[in-house]
Amino acid sequence: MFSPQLFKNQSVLITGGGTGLGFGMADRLASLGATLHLCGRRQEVIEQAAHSLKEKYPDTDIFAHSLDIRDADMVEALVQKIWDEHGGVDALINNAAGNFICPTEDLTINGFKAITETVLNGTFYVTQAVGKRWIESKRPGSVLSIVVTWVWTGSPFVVPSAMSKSAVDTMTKSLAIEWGRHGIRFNAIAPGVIPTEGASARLRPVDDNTENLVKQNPMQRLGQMNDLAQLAAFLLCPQNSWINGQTIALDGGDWLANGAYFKQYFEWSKEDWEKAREVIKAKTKGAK
Ligand SMILES: CCCCCCCCC/C=C/C(=O)SCCNC(=O)CCNC(=O)[C@H](O)C(C)(C)COP(=O)(O)OP(=O)(O)OC[C@H]1O[C@@H](n2cnc3c(N)ncnc32)[C@H](O)[C@@H]1OP(=O)(O)O
Ligand SMILES: NC(=O)C1=CN([C@@H]2O[C@H](COP(=O)(O)OP(=O)(O)OC[C@H]3O[C@@H](n4cnc5c(N)ncnc54)[C@H](OP(=O)(O)O)[C@@H]3O)[C@@H](O)[C@H]2O)C=CC1
Repeated sequence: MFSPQLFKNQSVLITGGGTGLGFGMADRLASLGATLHLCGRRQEVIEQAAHSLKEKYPDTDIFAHSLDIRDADMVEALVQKIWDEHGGVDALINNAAGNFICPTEDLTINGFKAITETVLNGTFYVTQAVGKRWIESKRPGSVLSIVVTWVWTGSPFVVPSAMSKSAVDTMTKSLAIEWGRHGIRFNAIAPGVIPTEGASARLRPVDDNTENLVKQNPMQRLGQMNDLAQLAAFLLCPQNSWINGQTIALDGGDWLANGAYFKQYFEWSKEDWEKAREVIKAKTKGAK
């Protein structure tokens, strides 16, 4: 579908690029010749990801950076370093996120902040740090943000994520208008369920419900990494320079047919929620 050197001379920063969907998009962009900057909090995870892509695509430059996007000073310092040492980037994928299911009445303020400060604040910090350098140097750029279909439906049991992803969707539209005159494009993809370790551990901790999810999907399947990687490459490639301000659902039509996720959790008792919380926290601790 794409010419193999489509992203030659293009450099892309991918937040959360060491795992799951971020890594899937990194793999595809590296296969198309892009230089990549991957970042995430866990140094060894991000380094391992960069190393494995470098082995697969030896002609490609791939750099790993440890970064917590909730820390605005750290974001600024890393983006400056990428500009000073590598000449900056041409595109940004806002992919990093945090999430877990929890009845909203039981959320602590720290739980709320763990998610909103990552998804909303962190996404803004990175976008602004990159965008202002593009504007300053009159360099065109492209930002792709990974949101979720609950920007249209809302979603029970993941309210901090739903609120924050809606904000990212709104940022996409707003900056598409404000920064279009600088040659900077903003688009977003709203995927349905594409199974990853990180999302499954925190959103489907005790029963993955896969059979029902497949059955209810109009296309009778879940998403695959390649579905997302293809669309990301399409939206980012400089030839598509008139696509701006769009959020595209990538879910086989699921949200049109079924609306919000997680309705099965209305059946859960207090004990079910306690068990889920324990399982999620244990899995998160294991990943740290
Ligand atoms: C079916 C269809 C599918 C359909 C699914 C299809 C749609 C999928 C959409 C996907 C969206 C995603 O974003 S999926 C992305 C999933 N990946 C991730 O989340 C990776 C990153 N996540 C993380 O690191 C952690 O989960 C996270 C908690 C967010 C941040 O970690 P931190 O170390 O910063 O935070 P911690 O110190 O551990 O915790 C901070 C506070 O949060 C609370 N907390 C943590 N886990 C909690 C829990 N389970 N329940 C209540 N509260 C919790 C803690 O008790 C703390 O509060 P106090 O006790 O008060 O101090
Ligand atoms: N999988 C799915 O079905 C769907 C996923 N999405 C979205 O796709 C994106 C990727 O999710 P997925 O791949 O499933 O899950 P992952 O858990 O694999 O990805 C989340 C990534 O974000 C990084 N991250 C988390 N917090 C921070 C932080 N504070 N600073 C820097 N990096 C951080 C994590 O690395 P580290 O922990 O090392 O920091 C990790 O690499 C998210 O935006 C999610 O909302 C949307 C719809 C469906």
